[in-house]
Amino acid sequence: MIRLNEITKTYTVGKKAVPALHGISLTVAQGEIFGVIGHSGAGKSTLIRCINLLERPTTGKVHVDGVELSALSDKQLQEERRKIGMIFQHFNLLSSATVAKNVAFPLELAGVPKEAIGQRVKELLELVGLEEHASKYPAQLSGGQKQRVGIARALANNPKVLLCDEATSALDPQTTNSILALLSDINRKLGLTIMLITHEMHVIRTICDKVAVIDGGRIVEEGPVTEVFLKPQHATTREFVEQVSDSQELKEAIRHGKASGQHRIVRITYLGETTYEPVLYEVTRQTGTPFAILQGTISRMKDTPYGQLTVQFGGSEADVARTLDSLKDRGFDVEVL
Ligand SMILES: Nc1ncnc2c1ncn2[C@@H]1O[C@H](COP(=O)(O)OP(=O)(O)OP(=O)(O)O)[C@@H](O)[C@H]1O
Repeated sequence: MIRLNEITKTYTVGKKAVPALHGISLTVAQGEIFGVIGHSGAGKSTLIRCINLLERPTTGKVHVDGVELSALSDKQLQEERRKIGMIFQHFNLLSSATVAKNVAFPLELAGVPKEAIGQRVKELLELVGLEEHASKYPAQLSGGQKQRVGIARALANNPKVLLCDEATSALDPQTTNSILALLSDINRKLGLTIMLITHEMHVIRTICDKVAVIDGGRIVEEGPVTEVFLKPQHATTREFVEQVSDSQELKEAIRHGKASGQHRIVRITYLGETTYEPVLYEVTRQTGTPFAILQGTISRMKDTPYGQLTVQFGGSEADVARTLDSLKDRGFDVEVL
């Protein structure tokens, strides 16, 4: 649905060239929620704005829904942009217009007949749960409600793609979760492809199918969230994963385990429904290996449950080896720390 081919972007500030993107290629499939995560200045905003050509790439090609946007005239581009909705960190609503007027605005621009606009606005406000607030002004709404107006407005012309530029960064954690749930719901109901940028791993973990990590204008790691999250390869990715893990507590547990003279500390990763099964109990009962749990987490990545247990084994070397083999045979990821 979205295909970026070797995108570069260099800004010119006075006589100085400021390179922001260095040859980014990525593909987002239809119906997917794809997240790009990076620190401040990594190039996230530039990248997402290159997709609808709010920012023209210096070189490279942008395809959305099979059309090469980077090859279109301004007039053709205006037409194609209707397929792409966008929401923003600071909502970008018209403060002098009511909620209903804000949502009606892109429909008026697209030349939708007046009679049809009222009905469509009603549908959109119902979709985002704001039907009671149609005649309020943005200043009378909470941040979460403002973003709901932004979402309704972005969906007005039935886009195929929704771009989210740090859409939850100005919201508190609870409101963030309610907006993420709404985006997830819209993705399922409408089959909408969503690309978002964020600096929060929580956002990626909660709703994304795939993630790309951007650092210094380059993608340094990319893949399904389950893989990247559980086996981060790049140092920047590890930093982001640490945002949502108990790594401090874990380090403390490992230090404690090693200090006690035992080095058989192992991290076992569970993915999917096995997360809830008593696997460790079953395996250690067979091999007769005693263990102590140093740390454990059970959570979800989008719809997939996962767990990580850090365990210190006792018993003989041979018993521990048999236990690890048995866990691996059952498909668990086992890492000796
Ligand atoms: N309009 C501009 N003119 C000149 N340089 C720019 C412009 N916009 C961004 N840059 C520079 O391009 C680089 C990438 O910026 P960008 O805003 O894309 O990063 P970001 O990851 O979105 O950061 P943040 O999370 O802080 O918004 C930075 O070095 C930034 O200073």
